[in-house]
Amino acid sequence: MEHILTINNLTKRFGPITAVDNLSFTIEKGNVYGILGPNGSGKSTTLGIVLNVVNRTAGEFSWFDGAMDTHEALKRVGAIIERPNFYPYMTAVQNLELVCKIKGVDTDKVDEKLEAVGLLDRKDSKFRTFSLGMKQRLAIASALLNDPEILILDEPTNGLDPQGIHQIRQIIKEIAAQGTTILLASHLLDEVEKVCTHVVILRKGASLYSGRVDGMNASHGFFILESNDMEQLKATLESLPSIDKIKSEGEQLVAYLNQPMDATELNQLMHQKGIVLSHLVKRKESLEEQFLEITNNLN
Ligand SMILES: Nc1ncnc2c1ncn2[C@@H]1O[C@H](COP(=O)(O)OP(=O)(O)OP(=O)(O)O)[C@@H](O)[C@H]1O
Repeated sequence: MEHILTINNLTKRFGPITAVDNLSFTIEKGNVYGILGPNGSGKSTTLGIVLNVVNRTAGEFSWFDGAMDTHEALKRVGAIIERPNFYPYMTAVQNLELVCKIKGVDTDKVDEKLEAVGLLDRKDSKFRTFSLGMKQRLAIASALLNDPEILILDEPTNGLDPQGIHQIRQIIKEIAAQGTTILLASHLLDEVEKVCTHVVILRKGASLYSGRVDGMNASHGFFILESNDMEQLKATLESLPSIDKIKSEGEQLVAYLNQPMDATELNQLMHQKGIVLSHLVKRKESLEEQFLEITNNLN
C-alpha cells in the first residue's frame, strides 16, 4: 500500500493552548479522508503543519513514504487552505494561466481543469462576476493544475448555498473517482458521511476515532428497558456478556450491546431469569448520535 502522508505523534502548542495533541494517522492512496471536528479542534492547524505553513512543536510527518523532502513533496500536492486571491478584473482562464506561470506548470491543462469543475462555459467571464460557489470551484481547478496526487481542502463548502454545496461535493467525488487522493477538513458530519471513505475525528486536537466512515456505524445498537423490579433488571443485564454498558434514563435503563442480539433473544433470557419486562425497544444510534457520543464522552 502506498502511503501518501504519515503523521506520527504530531503536537502543536500555541502558548498554553494545545491545538494538535499527539496526533497520528496515515493517508493511503486513492481514499477520501475527512478530518472532522468542531470549531477549534485543530483541523486547520494540522493541515497547516503538513503543508509547511505552521511549525510543529513535536512529532513527525512524512510525505510519500519519505521518498523526498517536504519541499519537493509539496509540488505533488494541491491545496486550498484559505480563500484564494484571484484577480477580479481578469477572466477565469487568465487567472488560471497566471497560476500556471507562478507554479511553473504548462498552461495546456487550463481548459481540462475548468471542465472538471464545470466552469468551461464561463472561462471568459471575469472573476468578479462569479458566485461564491463558482469562486470556490475555480480555486479547486487552480489546485488541480499540477495534477496533484492529493488534493487538500479546508472546509470546502463553508458559506455556500445548498446548490453550491452539492456541486462542490459532486466535484470532489468525481476527482476522487479519477484516482486523486483527497483530504478535507470539515465540521459537518453530514459532509464527511457523504463524501469521505475514511475519517479522523478530532476533539481538542486529539483523535477520538480514526478509520473507515462505515466503521463508525459498526455499533450493534442498544435496548431501552423497563420492569417492575429495576434493581434485578440492572443486575441481570450487568451479568450478560453481550451488554457493554448500562445507563439510567428516567424510569428506564438503556443497555448498549457489544455483539449482535435481537429483542426476542433478550426477552427470552429475561423471562428465564424470572424478569417480566413492561417495556422493551431495540434501537441503533444514527451516525449523528454516535458522533455526538464520541465527541461528548470526554467532557
Ligand atoms: N496562530 C495561532 N495562535 C494562537 N492560537 C491559535 C493559532 N492558530 C490556531 N490557534 C488555536 O488552536 C486551536 C485549534 O485551531 P484550528 O484553527 O486548528 O481549529 P479548527 O478545527 O480548524 O477550527 P476552525 O474550523 O474554527 O478553524 C484553537 O484553540 C485556536 O484558537
